[in-house]
Amino acid sequence: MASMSVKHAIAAAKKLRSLQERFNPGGSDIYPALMGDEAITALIPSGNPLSVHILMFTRALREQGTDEQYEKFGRRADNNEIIGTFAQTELGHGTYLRGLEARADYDRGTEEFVLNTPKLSSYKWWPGGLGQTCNYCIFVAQLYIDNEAKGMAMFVVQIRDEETHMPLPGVHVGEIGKKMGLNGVNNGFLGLKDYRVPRLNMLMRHQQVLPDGRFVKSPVSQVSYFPMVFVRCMVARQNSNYLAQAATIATRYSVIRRQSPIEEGQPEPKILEHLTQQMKVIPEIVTAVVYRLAAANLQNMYNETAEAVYRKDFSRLPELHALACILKVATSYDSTYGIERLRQACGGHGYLTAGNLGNIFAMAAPACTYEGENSVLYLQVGKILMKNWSQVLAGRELMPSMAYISECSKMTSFPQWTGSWECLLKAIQYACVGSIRLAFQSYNARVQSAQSQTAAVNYSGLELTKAAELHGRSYVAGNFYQQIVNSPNKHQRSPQFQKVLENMLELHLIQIFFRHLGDILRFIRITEDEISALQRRLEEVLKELRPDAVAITDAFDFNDKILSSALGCYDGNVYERLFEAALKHPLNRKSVPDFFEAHLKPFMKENADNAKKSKL
Ligand SMILES: CCCCCCCCCCCCCCCCCC(=O)SCCNC(=O)CCNC(=O)[C@H](O)C(C)(C)COP(=O)(O)OP(=O)(O)OC[C@H]1O[C@@H](n2cnc3c(N)ncnc32)[C@H](O)[C@@H]1OP(=O)(O)O
Ligand SMILES: Cc1cc2nc3c(=O)[nH]c(=O)nc-3n(C[C@H](O)[C@H](O)[C@H](O)COP(=O)(O)OP(=O)(O)OC[C@H]3O[C@@H](n4cnc5c(N)ncnc54)[C@H](O)[C@@H]3O)c2cc1C
Repeated sequence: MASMSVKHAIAAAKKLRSLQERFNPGGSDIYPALMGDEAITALIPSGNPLSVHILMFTRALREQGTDEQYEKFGRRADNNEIIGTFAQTELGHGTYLRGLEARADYDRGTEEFVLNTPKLSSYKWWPGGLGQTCNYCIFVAQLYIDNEAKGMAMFVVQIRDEETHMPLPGVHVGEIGKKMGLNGVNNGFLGLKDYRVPRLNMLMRHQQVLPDGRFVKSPVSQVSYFPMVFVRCMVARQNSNYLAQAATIATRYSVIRRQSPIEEGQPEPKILEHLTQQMKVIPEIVTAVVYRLAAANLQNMYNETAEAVYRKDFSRLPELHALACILKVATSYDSTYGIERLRQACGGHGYLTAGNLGNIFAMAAPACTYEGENSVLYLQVGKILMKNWSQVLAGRELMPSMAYISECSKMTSFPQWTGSWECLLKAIQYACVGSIRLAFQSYNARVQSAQSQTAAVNYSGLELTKAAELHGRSYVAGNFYQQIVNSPNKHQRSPQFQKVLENMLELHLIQIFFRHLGDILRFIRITEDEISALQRRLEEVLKELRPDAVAITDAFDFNDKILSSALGCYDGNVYERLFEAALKHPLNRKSVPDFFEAHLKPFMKENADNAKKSKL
């Protein structure tokens, strides 16, 4: 599996390189963006062993290295002359980066760093492609000068000979083992013992160790976390795509499969005519659209911020960090659970490998963990919300994506309920702000009662994550509302298209409202009649969107090769394709399987003989 993945990944890398040269010669940005394209990931169903090379190794060299370091390592990496990975996580630590145990001690006598993974728990563990594909890596370690810790730093480390691919002396490298999916990625382990690299192998754009051992601190220490911010943005985009793929498969299947007449004596309808089936499938289509738009916005913000960071302007980093965290979490959670709901919506056939929903799930699910475990990122956002609430209390302005928090904080009560889109959006935002206020009160009370800030975060964790989740909902719904209702492009849309978009907005807002009804009712009074009216609107909008479901998923524009699904093929020949896939199974190659003579026949015979004996 690993060798097939490497072969496909190399073919894809070559193709993309040529596209890069054609469309953006000399530039660097289009390449990773193309690599993130759904076509690439879908065509390598066991995962792309070059993902981390492209998404993190090359980027870190470009963004964290000096110009000289880029010339030495980065250009070769961009040309794929060397293949690397990002080796940060250890067997004992992934989340708590300040607890990483790998160390780099500066030896000013030789102007080298001595790299070590002193314990089993400090072995690097998980980096994509590290097991077998890579010959280089970025090794993240605690920097020590004269045995004094200086914080995390990144080192370019050659781990295999460029000619023979043999691990170099002092390097212990291998594959970590079979996983639930992504088995072509060859995630690896790495131990280093007294492994020396020249001083200029430490990436020094933002912090430096001078030849005499003097340490020049980065102006903003979090800039060393920047490679992770990029991948979080990519996860938001990629996981929205996985959800869109699963939604396309389930929608196409739901208009082919027929079950159970709705009226006695009528023919069996397509299963998508059943209201509960509509509720399983159509909201996932809409969620995929909503997240794709949010991820595109995030990508733009990343591009602008990355340019600024390169110029050493770090002012927008906190806002980008907060948004990248919240969208990474929202898209990975909602795609993972959404894909599973869609698989169930395909009944028994959804469980067949030929439907490809299992593999799409296996590709989407680990994003809840990698690049920052989701609860941990929620807590990051929770902490940022606490800081921003302090700003609100001090009457200061907030970052643009949190401006609604200031607005809602000024409201003494929720306005008259109208049920309009504005009202639904405001209700979600208002509940979010109420949750932030309560979380702040708990957090602050703990700090006032002499708990440390970190302990207060831990014990207010449930309220902080709730506030963060609602902030994610508020941001995503607000972004969608703006794009449908206030977009400057609105007037270029046909009335029919605008109506479909408005139906999607209606469904999204009502769905989020019901999902968070408990949270909303804590802060807003709504009558039973008002909630029932929304229930009727939900049923109505599902009915209205039903005829458009296939067209919307067709507009995602996934071809059959990408979907790789007997259930989701464009021509709708589901049963023929399921049969074709079944006939290709190795067990169908022979009419009588080998195990019959070897095991089954003797087993049955032995039972028959025993039965005969017991009758005698
Ligand atoms: C070929 C292509 C195919 C294509 C596919 C397409 C793409 C799809 C995606 C792809 C698949 C890729 C494969 C998977 C790759 C996975 C790679 C990894 O997992 S790699 C491993 C990933 N590993 C992880 O993700 C590890 C997760 N852990 C962490 O990130 C950190 O330990 C921490 C954030 C949890 C704590 O940090 P710590 O410093 O201990 O503590 P504090 O909390 O006290 O924060 C202090 C201050 O820093 C601030 N701040 C924090 N972060 C950032 C930031 N990023 N920026 C800016 N600021 C940040 C924070 O707000 C605070 O500010 P202030 O209050 O002072 O103002
Ligand atoms: C498919 C895959 C690919 C990966 N690729 C790479 C790679 O290329 N390079 C790389 O360096 N790493 C990689 N990783 C590792 C990944 O980044 C880590 O697994 C991730 O950061 C989570 O860390 P952890 O595994 O230590 O989880 P842990 O932190 O041990 O999490 C376990 C549980 O503890 C909880 N927890 C931990 N800390 C806190 C806290 N402060 N507060 C509350 N709860 C907490 C979590 O919420 C979770 O429920 C990959 C992982 C996977 C699954």
